Amino acid sequence: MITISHVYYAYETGTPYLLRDLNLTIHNGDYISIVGENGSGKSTFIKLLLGLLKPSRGTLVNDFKRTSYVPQRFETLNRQFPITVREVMNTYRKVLGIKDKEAVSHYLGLMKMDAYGESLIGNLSGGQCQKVFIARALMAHPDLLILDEPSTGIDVKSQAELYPFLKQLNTEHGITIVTVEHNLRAAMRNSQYMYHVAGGSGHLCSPDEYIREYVSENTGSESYV
Ligand SMILES: Nc1ncnc2c1ncn2[C@@H]1O[C@H](COP(=O)(O)OP(=O)(O)OP(=O)(O)O)[C@@H](O)[C@H]1O
Repeated sequence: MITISHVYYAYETGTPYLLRDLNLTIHNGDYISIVGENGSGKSTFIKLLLGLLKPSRGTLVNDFKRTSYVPQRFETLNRQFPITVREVMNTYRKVLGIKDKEAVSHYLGLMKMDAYGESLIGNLSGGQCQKVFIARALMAHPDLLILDEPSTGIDVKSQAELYPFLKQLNTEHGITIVTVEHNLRAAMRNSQYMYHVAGGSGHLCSPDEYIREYVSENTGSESYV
């Protein structure tokens, strides 16, 4: 469970808060999509969840045992660095203290990326790279998986595989999922809740409520969902 109570955040002291008075409980087994306009603070919010940023005010308590993070594509990747997919996975396996070398093939296989083990990571397409990041995150056996826009750069066919897979991780393996999501159709299908970040505030609602209250109101239509 993560308990967020009256959390405020500003990148620089003395500047206006980017996020104000956030209150949210993330329960074990939840699937929550964080939605909102560009620049509203969604990535900042997940960095707070991850403990990469500390609230300026308020408290955030994360009781999950193992939190894995799939960053936005290329955010953490030096594409010039000559390292293969298998080496990336193996390095992380060692960091995690997993002795079984087969774990690398297993998790690459899960994401249908086993054929790319010897490819240089910098030569992969965006979507392929994203799948490697997800395989890497799953190797940690997370009870909480946090993703930042997982479908960025992933083609429609791969998205059609990715989202049911994420849903399966949630429903069958009990992994709690929190994801920043611009793909509203996927968010509608997969999530129990949407967390709408707007004007510095956060509002938890059902996917239906989100479409009714925000999307239809702003676009006059649901046609693009
Ligand atoms: N390290 C930083 N220092 C100062 N300001 C930052 C920093 N990172 C982000 N910001 C600012 O905080 C605001 C929110 O950024 P954030 O990346 O959290 O938004 P977002 O909702 O995830 O956007 P998008 O949908 O475009 O990814 C933006 O105005 C951004 O410029």
